[in-house]
Amino acid sequence: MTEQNKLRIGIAGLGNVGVGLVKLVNDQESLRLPGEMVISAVSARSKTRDRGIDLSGIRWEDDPVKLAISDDIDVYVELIGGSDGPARLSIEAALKAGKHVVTANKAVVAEHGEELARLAEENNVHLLFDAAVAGGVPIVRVIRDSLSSVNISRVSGILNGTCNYILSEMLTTGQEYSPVLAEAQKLGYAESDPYLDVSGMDAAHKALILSVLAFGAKPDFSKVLVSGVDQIDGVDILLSQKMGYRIRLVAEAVKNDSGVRCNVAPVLYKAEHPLAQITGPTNAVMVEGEPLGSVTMAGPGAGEGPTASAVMGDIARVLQGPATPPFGTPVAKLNERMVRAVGDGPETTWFIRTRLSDKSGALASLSKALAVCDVSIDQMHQDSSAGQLGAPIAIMTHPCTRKAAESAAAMVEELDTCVDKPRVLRVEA
Ligand SMILES: NC(=O)C1=CN([C@@H]2O[C@H](COP(=O)(O)OP(=O)(O)OC[C@H]3O[C@@H](n4cnc5c(N)ncnc54)[C@H](OP(=O)(O)O)[C@@H]3O)[C@@H](O)[C@H]2O)C=CC1
Ligand SMILES: N[C@@H](CCO)C(=O)O
Repeated sequence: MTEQNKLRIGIAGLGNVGVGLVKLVNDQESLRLPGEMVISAVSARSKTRDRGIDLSGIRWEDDPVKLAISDDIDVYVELIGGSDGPARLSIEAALKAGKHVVTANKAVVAEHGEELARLAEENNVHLLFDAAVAGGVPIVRVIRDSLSSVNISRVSGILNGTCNYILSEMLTTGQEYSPVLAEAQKLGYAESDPYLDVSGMDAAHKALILSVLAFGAKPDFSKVLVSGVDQIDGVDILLSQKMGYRIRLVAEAVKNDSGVRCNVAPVLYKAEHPLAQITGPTNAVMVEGEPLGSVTMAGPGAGEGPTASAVMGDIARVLQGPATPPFGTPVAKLNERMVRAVGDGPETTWFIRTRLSDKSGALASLSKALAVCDVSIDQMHQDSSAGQLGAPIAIMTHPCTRKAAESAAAMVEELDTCVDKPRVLRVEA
């Protein structure tokens, strides 16, 4: 703290979130904070880039690791991103030097959270990452603190703003995937490498963090099953809509007798379902457990302002008092085993979508292939505005196992009338 009793912060990373944070610190008098703070030093790659903020009077440091251990800071704020490299090195250095750390970086917390939390506990400093999951929605704090006496059984929801923006914009504007992703990047929702968003990895990082907080799971990212929206195209969105459904990228962490299962996948919901109503970069998280029942929180999951406000809330937490274990459960007690969610799961409805060439008998051979695998058809929708690629066709199955649906899709792919590898998506009951 300075002589004027101000908390001294050092910010590494002046991109979307870092710039938003500088603006909030400059505007702190209008906020309800428990004390005052001052930016002592900043770091980014380019010292000369115009970021639209006034950095005069603030020390510049090229190396984030040096910034992290500087004598003139109490809190190191890491807003660079990435699971390794300067983000990880600087956070480790700060914790070892006895500095509090605030970060929005889910990749580094998901992949190295256990060792970072251990360092924080050993050095009796805060490691806070509320902005890392669901942006402006304070779900980390709620699960860690407010729900610590709830025996949580399941945490699920929409955890990636970019994917939700892509899925809902493609539906409402009819645009294809690439221009909508470019727009999400321009709006500051996407990661600097947007592959992390569209592949489902970013949501998987967040789901893993929630598993540790909610279940005391020993983090193991290799156990998370991940698929993203990069394989979804406009015709999937259109045909599912015509059948009364919306596609959402959903993350889920469930605890049962065998351990904690965590997965991320695109799922179809009835248009009236609450998650189908979540549009744009909004996130929604439902926590279920006893004796609570369930609680759902929704709000802006990405973007400069919401994310910076979550970072600022964590800095304010440092002003409030001494450090507690970063995951709620002390690292030495993170005992719950994570298991890979393999296996068939219960019978459910599946959405199978392909394209068939416009030949007589094509539909008959498709239904025969499904019947051979014991998959019966509940609904079928064909789009006759076929174009040269063949007619898109979508099927809702009666409840069957994943194995049966995937075997049927594999048989359909072998048909000489099939011109597009069938896509198989789970339909939520
Ligand atoms: N954007 C969002 O909506 C959200 C982002 N987050 C997380 O917040 C973090 C920051 O995201 P965001 O602001 O969008 O990212 P940006 O890509 O916009 O900004 C990254 C910043 O890090 C700086 N940087 C990169 N490498 C180095 C380095 N070696 N040394 C010093 N600085 C470096 C860049 O410098 P320069 O500008 O000079 O290139 C840039 O200022 C990430 O972990 C992200 O996952 C979390 C929630 C929401
Ligand atoms: N790229 C992330 C940022 C918020 O974590 C998203 O789109 O959700």
